[in-house]
Amino acid sequence: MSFSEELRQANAGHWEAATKHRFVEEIFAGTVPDDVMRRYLTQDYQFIDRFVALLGMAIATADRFDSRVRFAQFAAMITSDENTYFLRAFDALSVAEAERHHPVLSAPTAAFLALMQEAAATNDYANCLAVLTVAEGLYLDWADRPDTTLPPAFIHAEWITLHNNDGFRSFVTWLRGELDRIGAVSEASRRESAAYFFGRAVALERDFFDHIYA
Ligand SMILES: Cc1ncc(CN)c(N)n1
Repeated sequence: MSFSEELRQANAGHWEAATKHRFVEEIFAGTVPDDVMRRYLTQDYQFIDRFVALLGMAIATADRFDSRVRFAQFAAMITSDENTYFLRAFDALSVAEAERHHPVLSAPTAAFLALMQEAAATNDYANCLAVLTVAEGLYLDWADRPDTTLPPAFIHAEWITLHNNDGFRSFVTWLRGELDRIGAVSEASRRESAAYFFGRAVALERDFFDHIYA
């Protein structure tokens, strides 16, 4: 079994709970209440900020130029298409300026930011990759429902298509392969460390979905 699949299976409980979460069912149905969507997006905008910084660390620590290029291209997408989605969604949901940029951080958001910072601070590509593979792999897994029609409102539909389009699918496939490649050339302690970051990230993805309904 590949390293990435071994890690996903080791965290299957949280992984399944997140990918089949109430939020996922409601976003496909187009029924996420506006106050829940507002909470989700304002917290997630803070997540995205640190996430882009973690991408930067992956670019810095990768062992190959090809890998740096892949991450740089993905960072360009997040900071353009995904960023403008947030701004348009904030407008549609009438999110005030202060709430867009300085919301009170919830405990799961703060924990996720700390985890990404911790992974980056290890200066180890394997740990950065582990967290990035969870964040994008888990989102592809919930969003990839090829035979489902999209909900009418762009705030729901576009959040789905940002995470199930062909470019995103190919990036996640590459990410999983990259984690497998690095896992295969790493000693046990490095693999264990990556597994630790992977497991914490999966649990936090679940907490993040849970807390927006709390
Ligand atoms: C919490 C979280 N995890 C993952 C993603 C997908 N980029 C996200 N937007 N937010």
